[in-house]
Amino acid sequence: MESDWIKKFSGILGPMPPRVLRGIGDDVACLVSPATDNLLWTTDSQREGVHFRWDWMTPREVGSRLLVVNLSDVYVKGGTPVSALVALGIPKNFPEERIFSFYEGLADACRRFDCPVVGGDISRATGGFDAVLSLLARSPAGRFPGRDGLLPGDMLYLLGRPGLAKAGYSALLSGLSDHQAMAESVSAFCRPRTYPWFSELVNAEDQVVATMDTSDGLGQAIFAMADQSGVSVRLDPPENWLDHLQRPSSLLGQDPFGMAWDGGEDYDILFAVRPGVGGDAISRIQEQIRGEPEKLIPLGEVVVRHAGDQTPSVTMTGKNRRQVRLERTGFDHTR
Ligand SMILES: Nc1ncnc2c1ncn2[C@@H]1O[C@H](COP(=O)(O)OP(=O)(O)O)[C@@H](O)[C@H]1O
Ligand SMILES: Cc1ncc(C[n+]2csc(CCOP(=O)(O)OP(=O)(O)O)c2C)c(N)n1
Ligand SMILES: [Mg+2]
Repeated sequence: MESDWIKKFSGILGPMPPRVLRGIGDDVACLVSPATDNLLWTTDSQREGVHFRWDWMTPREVGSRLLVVNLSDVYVKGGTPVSALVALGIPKNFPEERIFSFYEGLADACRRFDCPVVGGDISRATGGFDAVLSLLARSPAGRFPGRDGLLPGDMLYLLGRPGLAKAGYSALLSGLSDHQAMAESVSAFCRPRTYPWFSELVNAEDQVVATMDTSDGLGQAIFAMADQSGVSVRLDPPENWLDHLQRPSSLLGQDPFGMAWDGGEDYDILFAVRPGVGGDAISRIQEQIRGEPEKLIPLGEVVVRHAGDQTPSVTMTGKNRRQVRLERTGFDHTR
């Protein structure tokens, strides 16, 4: 029965933090209002056949992934999670234990990132399983590093390992996922990580002027930012910036640049630093990622958009230092 499931979910989630005055079980959740902060509010889903397959991910991984893909958007904007709502679509005759395992994965992630699920919805799905999470967060008033924040002269960076999730996805599709050299890629795809400390950093460092996560691919993210900021971009990454894709790409027979540019689901962080604004953003990030310094990639520079250009030009230094024009490719649910 639906009410039994809800009680079971409530038990799996465990006790709520004091900011939750009323959680699961009433008509609405009731939360203590964060006094002077801004509220951030976002939603993202995990759908069977679209975001995952049950033969690729455990139910626990799907549950955790649902929270992490939402947290990713919040942390890049300087947010701290407040709470979440989860709407489930469940196919007829769906195995109950799978739903509870999904919830256990979700609950683990909720505890790890201090983000309680305070309510949700259950309805029958006519297709596959789907779960939609809506995440409420807070951030300091007066601070919002928008996608439209770029100015010519800003330096673009990426934090993460672009293309690794695509490598994992391709390995799962082609039956190569058990190969030792694919372990890191499969993990990046099934168990994306996120960076809570980046949120604090964004709020402490005015130098970081624009941020975005790379859920739909690095290319989509760069174009989205440049488009919304009215600028163009000139990329000149270090020669070794895709070294982490060498083994996976050769096993899969794919082009490493394509994997990084339009693969998607890396949940890396694209951000811009403005020279001339005081601060310590880059050395603080280096400190956070010591041991894996290659995770911070200087991508290039924001440049003036040519008068009359409706869309950004994004170029990258190619052979003989010539600038090659890049296309806006990447994941798109409408295609
Ligand atoms: N169905 C929708 N109705 C209204 N706004 C939407 C819808 N889908 C996406 N958006 C908005 O479009 C923007 C980009 O969405 P999306 O590409 O999904 O971002 P993200 O990659 O951060 O999840 C966000 O502001 C999002 O809230
Ligand atoms: C079964 C399956 N097919 C294809 C993909 C690839 N894929 C699905 S959604 C997506 C992009 C990211 O998801 P989205 O819902 O667009 O996240 P958002 O940008 O809204 O945060 C990618 C690359 C996948 N993960 N699983
Ligand atoms: Mg989205």
